[in-house]
Amino acid sequence: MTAAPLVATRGVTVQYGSGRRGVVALEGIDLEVRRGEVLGLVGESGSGKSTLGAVLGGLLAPTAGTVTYDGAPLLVRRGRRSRDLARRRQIVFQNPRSALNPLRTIGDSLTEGPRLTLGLGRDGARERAVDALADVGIEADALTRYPDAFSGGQRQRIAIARALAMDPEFLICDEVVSALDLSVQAQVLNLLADLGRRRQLTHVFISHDLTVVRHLSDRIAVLDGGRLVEVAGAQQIHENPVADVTRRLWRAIPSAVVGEGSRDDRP
Ligand SMILES: Nc1ncnc2c1ncn2[C@@H]1O[C@H](COP(=O)(O)OP(=O)(O)OP(=O)(O)O)[C@@H](O)[C@H]1O
Repeated sequence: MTAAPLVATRGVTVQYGSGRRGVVALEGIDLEVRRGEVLGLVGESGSGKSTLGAVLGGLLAPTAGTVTYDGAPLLVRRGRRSRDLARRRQIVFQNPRSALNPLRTIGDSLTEGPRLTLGLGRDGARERAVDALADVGIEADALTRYPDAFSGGQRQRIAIARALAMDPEFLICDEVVSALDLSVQAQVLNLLADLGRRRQLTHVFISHDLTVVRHLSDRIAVLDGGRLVEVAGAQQIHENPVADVTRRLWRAIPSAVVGEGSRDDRP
């Protein structure tokens, strides 16, 4: 990992709606995502995690502030650079049921991006899809099947494979294990850790669950009410959390799930 940021936000504010009904979802966010790191993004419900994920992924323009990707402004809507950026960053969302179109085969879903965005031919796109499926431990015969044929955990792997088929350098995972059983969560987390190392991904991993985030992250950023209240190494966040909300998030985790030590050593 090098210290150079791949993505950086300066004074990012996002307001949904306007006037009295407007909601300020993010306020004055200065954050750097370093090349090659796994940055965990945690916070309570409504703290702005998904909104920040969408901003970092270029899906949402901030109301104020700037986002740079590799040193240049992130939100470029047209032209070759925008297509290139769309390949380089991929977002995987929470719900494995709705992430994949139930009416399309896995093959259609996985080859669409490589064909339309990367301009690959049928065979090239298929090869990408097969490689990506292999990376997440799914056989190539999945290509002719529909999402219904797969379990929640398998579907989430396939959604990750769809992102990988674009050969991204930056991956944002937004609550990707929250809807899965605990044992399946562990499998998907191990898979993500392994993929991150093998593909040298820069990875923003969003979750409300600090144990899950700590398992995967090099550093952890904590949001509270749309503000960034703490950014530190994963170990430090575990052993010496500073912000009240970080302590609250640790306390919210049942001791049986914490794994190491007892709940008593939680701050
Ligand atoms: N499209 C939208 N229109 C209006 N308000 C929104 C919209 N999306 C999010 N919000 C509001 O912005 C704030 C931040 O929401 P966001 O989904 O980013 O938080 P979050 O931390 O990801 O929450 P959760 O963990 O519950 O998904 C919340 O108050 C939410 O109600």
